[in-house]
Amino acid sequence: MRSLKREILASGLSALKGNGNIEPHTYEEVETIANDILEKVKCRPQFGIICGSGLGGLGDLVSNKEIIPYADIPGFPVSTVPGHAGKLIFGDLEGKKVVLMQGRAHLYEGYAVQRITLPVRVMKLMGVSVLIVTNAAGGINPEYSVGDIMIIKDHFNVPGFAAVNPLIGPNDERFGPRFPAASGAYDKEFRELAKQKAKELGYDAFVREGVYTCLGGPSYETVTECRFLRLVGVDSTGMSTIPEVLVARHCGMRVLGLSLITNKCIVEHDSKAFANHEEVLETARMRTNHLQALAAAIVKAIKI
Ligand SMILES: O=P(O)(O)O[C@@H]1C[C@H](O)[C@@H](CO)O1
Ligand code: HPA
Repeated sequence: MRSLKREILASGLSALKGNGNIEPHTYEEVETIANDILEKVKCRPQFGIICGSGLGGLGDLVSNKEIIPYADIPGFPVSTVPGHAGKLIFGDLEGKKVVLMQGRAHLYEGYAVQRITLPVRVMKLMGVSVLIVTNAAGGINPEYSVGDIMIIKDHFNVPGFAAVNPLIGPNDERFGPRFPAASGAYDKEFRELAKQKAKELGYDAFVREGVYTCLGGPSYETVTECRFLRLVGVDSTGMSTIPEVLVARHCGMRVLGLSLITNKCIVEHDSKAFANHEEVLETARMRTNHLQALAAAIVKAIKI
């Protein structure tokens, strides 16, 4: 066991090992990481929550907190971006046992896609069956306003067009099937529940349902890219989430996704406006209370 831990640490810089083939962490390695974490905390989580840019305030909702920094977990990718604290928080939320990721790692930070999704498999082997993913995103849909919350109903996997998919590489059936379906990834029942809770909270005016995409980042989209995304039916665009959702669905988790529209995408060539991370974090600060209330109401209502 001890040497396995050393190997996980040694492979910590990349999921790509020396022979050029893609070798994600093995089932045994993921199991070792999960068991190692569970030895450190009392909580046995059923819900996983991933917080997007500036949305780590969701962690304030958790009581009886037990906190582990990502840097203390072998193999975990460490977040390097403002608005991503890099802490794993265990505890109680609305009577449910949760593990919350305060921040995530992204492709543009230089991590392999298999590595940024490792935490999802670790969650699965810790007992998590429901994953709530959140992100900050630019509004592509012209009817969206800054501050809207979009319940994700589907995604458009742009990195997948270039064979960037976390499920590439050897498949271990203990995680899931070689060829998983990606349609229906965003649980219909959870989406209905989210809409119902939004209505009860009086959030109808700024809660939407739509299609999310991610590009690789870190540059924001060009005008032509935004126009293209609009044409194919995308409503919001970001730099994360899809790899996590693919891995979660592969291992049988049920998924709810929420995008906070932090900025409007630029669709005019001569526009003087520019997307920027300060605006993203500012909008996240403005909407954090609403997002917290919605997420808490949804967790409370989900029965597992
Ligand atoms: O982690 P998320 O997807 O919420 O972060 C978005 C995408 C980039 O990391 C950043 C750009 O402002 O926010
Ligand atoms: N584009 C990509 N990612 C983002 C954006 C955006 O406009 N806003 C927040 N994350």
